[in-house]
Amino acid sequence: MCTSIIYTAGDSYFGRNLDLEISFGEEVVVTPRDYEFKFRKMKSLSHHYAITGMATVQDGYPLYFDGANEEGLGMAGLNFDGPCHYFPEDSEKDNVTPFEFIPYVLGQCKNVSEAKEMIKNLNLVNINFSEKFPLSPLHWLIADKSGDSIVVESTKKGLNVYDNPVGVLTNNPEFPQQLNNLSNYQSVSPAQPTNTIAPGAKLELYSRGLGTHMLPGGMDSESRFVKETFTKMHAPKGKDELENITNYFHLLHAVEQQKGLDEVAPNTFEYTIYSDGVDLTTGTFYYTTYENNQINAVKLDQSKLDSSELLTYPLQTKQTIHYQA
Ligand SMILES: C[C@H](CCC(=O)NCC(=O)O)[C@H]1CC[C@H]2[C@@H]3[C@H](O)C[C@@H]4C[C@H](O)CC[C@]4(C)[C@H]3CC[C@]12C
Repeated sequence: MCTSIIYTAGDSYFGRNLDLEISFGEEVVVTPRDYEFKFRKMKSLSHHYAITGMATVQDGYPLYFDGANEEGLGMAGLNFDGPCHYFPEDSEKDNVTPFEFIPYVLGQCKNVSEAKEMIKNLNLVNINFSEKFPLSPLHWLIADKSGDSIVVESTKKGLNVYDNPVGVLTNNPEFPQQLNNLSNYQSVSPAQPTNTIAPGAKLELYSRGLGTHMLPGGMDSESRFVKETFTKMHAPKGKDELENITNYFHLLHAVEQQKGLDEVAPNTFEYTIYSDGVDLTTGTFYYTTYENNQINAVKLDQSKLDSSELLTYPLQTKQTIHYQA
């Protein structure tokens, strides 16, 4: 499972947790402006916005899991197995395969409203990258530096685009149902509750944090959606980048999956392989991994963006302990 968020505190920070039991050899990949993006059914893009994100490079092509462009538009693909449906080619539409969707949008759009416009005539066509990398069923969170976000889901009904008032996405069910489910948790609060269950009876506030007593804590996608929405909506805004990015990782780690808790096959466990976040104003890309919870960063280097060669940065997965004696 996965969780993706947009958190605005001065700048906006966008990224996700990738929860899975296997790694695809992902690394931080910067696609500079003149790398030629070839598409299966659309015209190539020989010049486009530069993109930074987490990807696995296969046959020289960056298969992005999530990322952001130099204009401050971010996009993440999350598992959506079940409702997800991709379509055959449609000659009336712009046919983009799901593995091309991130480069197609981030290469050409500056913000959410441009992305919405571009998606209007889009068909997510069911063409695999290769035999080894067939399509995976995904839905996407797209967000920009103003803090706006939308969710894109391709189901049997067609391509659905939803405004996202909470800036959070996890997995199933379909987004309108996830939002609807929040109604059940409207009373969850950072404040201590007042007694409305038995007015007149003396009920002790035996603990701090009783306003969060009903907050779900499961690994499942509905629980994570509720918990992350509550956590993010009440997050403080820091005074500088260091404080904000520290807060940001606390938000994602609040729904981190620890090893051993989510068994997906006998003795095989899904866990949070990495968490990442881009500052959508500066383009700095931050990440932590399960093994290394120190925050690592790749700064956007303007002097390297007018090129056609991918830049790759292997993940730093070794924990560094700061010994004081
Ligand atoms: C499965 C994960 C999503 C994490 C998740 O929700 N997992 C578990 C679950 O809920 O079942 C998705 C997110 C991005 C996806 C990858 C990216 O879309 C890039 C690439 C696209 C190819 O079509 C398939 C392989 C490949 C490399 C995808 C494999 C599946 C990934 C890694």
